[in-house]
Amino acid sequence: MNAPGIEVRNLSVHFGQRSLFERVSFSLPGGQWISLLGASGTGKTSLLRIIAGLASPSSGTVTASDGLPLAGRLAWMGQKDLLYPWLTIHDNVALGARLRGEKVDRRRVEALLQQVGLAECAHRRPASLSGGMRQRAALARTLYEDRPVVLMDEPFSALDTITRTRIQTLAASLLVNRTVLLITHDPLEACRLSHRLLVLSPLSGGIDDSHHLCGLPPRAPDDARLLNAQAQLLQQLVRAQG
Ligand SMILES: Nc1ncnc2c1ncn2[C@@H]1O[C@H](COP(=O)(O)OP(=O)(O)OP(=O)(O)O)[C@@H](O)[C@H]1O
Repeated sequence: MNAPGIEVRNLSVHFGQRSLFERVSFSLPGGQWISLLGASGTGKTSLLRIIAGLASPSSGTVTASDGLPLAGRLAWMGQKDLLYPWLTIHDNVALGARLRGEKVDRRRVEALLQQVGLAECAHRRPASLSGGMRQRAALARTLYEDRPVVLMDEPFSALDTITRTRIQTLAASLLVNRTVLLITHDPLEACRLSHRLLVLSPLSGGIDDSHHLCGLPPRAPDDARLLNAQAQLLQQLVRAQG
């Protein structure tokens, strides 16, 4: 998959008199996983929504590195699984195709459910699944869309530690070579999964990308370098809050 990078240039967002951030610029390399961190209220979701084209900035631009429009090349996965309770898991995975009036590729749905470990659950409704299973179904739905750019807003935050670690590993393998921007409050998750980190902070003039991660993701949970990176990131986040 040829996933484009994303160029964010001089982005400013104001809500009335209040400035959320001013002239923020950064680049997301194509095919890499980037995590976006920062204190609550610094504007991470607002930034993600602007990149997704769901909101407009006060000024500035978001473009794809290949010069083509980003619209139609993005998938979104949020904290809530947003599964339709009256549809089966199979039909939820194919929801995008159904809403667009396209023919559903049933084989592809089945293959994805197999990959996320839900092959046996295809005909069940979301209410009969655990939170971790529902998030895996949401991941399968995101993958069904097969978009080169995936924006994720704290998709794993409500899961218990073990389930979260498993689904992180699964997502890392299934989203390889896509351009992924993940909002997370979890330094360990960010350091495990990312090629690069971005910290949104008014104190650093917008974005701080100074944190360097060794090796390639996904990093093993018991990798000493991962634990060291996590500790450094935690300190950086504390400093960023002032
Ligand atoms: N449409 C809007 N109109 C006015 N204010 C808004 C709007 N959208 C967001 N805000 C405000 O902008 C600020 C940043 O919100 P945002 O959700 O982007 O932050 P965040 O960094 O994602 O926070 P969290 O980590 O808590 O999810 C908040 O104070 C929020 O109330």
